[in-house]
Amino acid sequence: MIQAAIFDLDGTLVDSLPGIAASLNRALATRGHAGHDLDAVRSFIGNGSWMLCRRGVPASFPDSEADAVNRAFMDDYDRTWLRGTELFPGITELLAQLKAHHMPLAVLSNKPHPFTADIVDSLFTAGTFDVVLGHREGTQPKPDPSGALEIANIFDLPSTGITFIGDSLVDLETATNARMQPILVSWGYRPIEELRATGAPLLHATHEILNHLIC
Ligand SMILES: O=C(O)COP(=O)(O)O
Repeated sequence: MIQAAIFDLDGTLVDSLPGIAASLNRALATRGHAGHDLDAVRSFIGNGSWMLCRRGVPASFPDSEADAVNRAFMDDYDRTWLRGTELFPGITELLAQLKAHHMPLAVLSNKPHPFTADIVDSLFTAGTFDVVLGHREGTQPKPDPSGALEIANIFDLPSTGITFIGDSLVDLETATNARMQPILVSWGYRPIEELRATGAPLLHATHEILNHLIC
């Protein structure tokens, strides 16, 4: 039986691609680099802001250039994310139903923690989530299980009783590494064939998540 749910943020709860792409492209422009279209930026998302920038900077440049672009990205995104970030359809209703069933809920994102917290505070009713964790300096990002296990510890539940819901292989690996029950969603940022090939439960609409969790 599933006793609690952890959600990924980007590509699972929120469609943040337009805001991320706009910020990344402005950050790249400040350093004289060409921008990328939405399809390319979609493929860069999933391993946090530094990797987003590393993937956006031409491979011939050293990591120090990704550092500089990441600083420009963080500064820009802090001021602009709200313009390009919205909930996916059905998310508000899904979370309300899960709350009505007294299910503890959490967010675990590789997005820097301050942005994760700001987005959750702005787009969700206060108290929707019991725990919200983005990527914090000095901690390992997903797929390392430490963040997921920290949430299990706060919930005081065995990780096997928790589902981890996300849109990418990073999320699936996180679930596996933490011994949680994975659910993949098909409306996020990874190609459906890639998700299907994993054999993990793959759901296509929020009402399917509700049916899966509340039997
Ligand atoms: O910022 C990222 O790269 C991904 O964020 P996510 O973990 O919420 O998908």
